[in-house]
Amino acid sequence: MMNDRLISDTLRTLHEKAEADNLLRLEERKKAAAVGKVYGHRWETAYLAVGKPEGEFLYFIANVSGAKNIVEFGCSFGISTIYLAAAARNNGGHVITSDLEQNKVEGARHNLREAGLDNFVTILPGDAISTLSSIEGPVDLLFLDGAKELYLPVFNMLKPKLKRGAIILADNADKEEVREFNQLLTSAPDEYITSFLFDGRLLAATFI
Ligand SMILES: C[S@@+](CC[C@H](N)C(=O)[O-])C[C@H]1O[C@@H](n2cnc3c(N)ncnc32)[C@H](O)[C@@H]1O
Repeated sequence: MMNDRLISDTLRTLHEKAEADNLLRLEERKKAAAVGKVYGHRWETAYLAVGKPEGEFLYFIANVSGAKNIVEFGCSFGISTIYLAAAARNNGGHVITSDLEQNKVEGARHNLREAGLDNFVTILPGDAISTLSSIEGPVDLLFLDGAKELYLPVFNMLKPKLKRGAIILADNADKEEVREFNQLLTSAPDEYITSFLFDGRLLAATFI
């Protein structure tokens, strides 16, 4: 993929913007704490994106598995989506993703066009609980990276559409809000083989 100039240039710029946004929000959080205020994310502008190593892992795993029907919950400005779409293009497949924020949907569409990958992605604007309810299976790879408290309901909704051998990936797997979702997978070793990668941040499982 890194041989593709459009993709690597777009990703470099986006990772830089995401990092700058992280630093800005860190500063704002510190300032808010100093005056006893509770800091709230600006959801419509925050990237909250996967880092480059996780992104490259998404690309790697989607490639080696030959995933064609890829579904993502939460695209933000499209960084993770670019990694998944690059693999979908290689595999003759497609990504369906969703985001609640219209501004991010437009940003992701723009960034996918810049990367030359817009023909390999459909972005459904709105709440994934309704937008992803209509997707057709069998799903080869599911990536969860939207609101953490919705991992479990989104997963339960999509489980009947997962093919046997499907790959399930979830970012922020080290957060308290996703404990129940993690437990669902780890407590059923006959159904799922589950690992925690990147210091526990990424859950990677197979539906057996
Ligand atoms: C962590 S960010 C996604 C980052 C993205 N996967 C990346 O790596 O570039 C989470 C995103 O989920 C979106 N989101 C939160 N709740 C949602 C919902 N119910 N339906 C769809 N998107 C949602 C947020 O707007 C936010 O952009």
